[in-house]
Amino acid sequence: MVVGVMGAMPEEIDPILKRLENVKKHEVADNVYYTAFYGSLDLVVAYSKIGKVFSALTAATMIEKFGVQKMLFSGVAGAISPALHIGDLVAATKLCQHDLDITAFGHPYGYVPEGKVYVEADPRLLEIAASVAYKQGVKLKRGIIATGDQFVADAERKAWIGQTFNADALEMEGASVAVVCDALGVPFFVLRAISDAADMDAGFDFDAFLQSSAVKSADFIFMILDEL
Ligand SMILES: Nc1ncnc2c(CN3C[C@H](CCSCCOCCO)[C@@H](O)C3)c[nH]c12
Repeated sequence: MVVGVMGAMPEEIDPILKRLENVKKHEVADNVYYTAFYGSLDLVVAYSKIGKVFSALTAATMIEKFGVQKMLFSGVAGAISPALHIGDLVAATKLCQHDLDITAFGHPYGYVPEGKVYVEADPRLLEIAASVAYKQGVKLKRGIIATGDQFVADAERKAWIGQTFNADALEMEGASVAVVCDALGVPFFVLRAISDAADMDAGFDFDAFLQSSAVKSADFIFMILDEL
């Protein structure tokens, strides 16, 4: 089975790549895709670069050019829910785009015609994640993740996103990966470890915790890969 493991930044996939052997590099569509065997799995690993457009391109390339059959996203996120603290893992039950706005025409935030506000993650992959978390004694929360093309470092913006979408965490790539995978019929799972609280300290906390939180997410991704 061909499994895609995506991140947005190098720091999010470095902890993945360093645990793989005989990694091959492929330059496709202005990006670098790494392939390697992991047990019985063929892995395709890449960071997309930041934001919804780059992550959509990488997800589509992984599926269309590399034949990815399941997509796992590993990375960091800003916390919205007060129950989420730096280092905590959160798996997306569904994802939305908080900066998609044609409300001037009476549509809800995050909605465009023929689209949907939320895209649901694969229940089977969520079930595997919950089972792995239980067996390994890892605290794994599940929640709604809101995606937008902005680094949120403002308590008011964060609160608006939380209230408008009932979101628990926010980032810049998950919902676009979800739309691509949903459209192309590929089960997907988005895992994030909290790096900051999307408030006035977010920039400082992000710099301080990006690496350690990215490792936490990557380590759990390997626990899921071991079950696939
Ligand atoms: N509060 C927050 N708001 C939005 N997203 C996040 C995320 C999740 N990822 C991290 C990264 C931030 C890109 S800006 C830093 C770029 O530095 C590059 C070096 O200058 C982007 O890929 C989204 C963590 N905290 C967030």
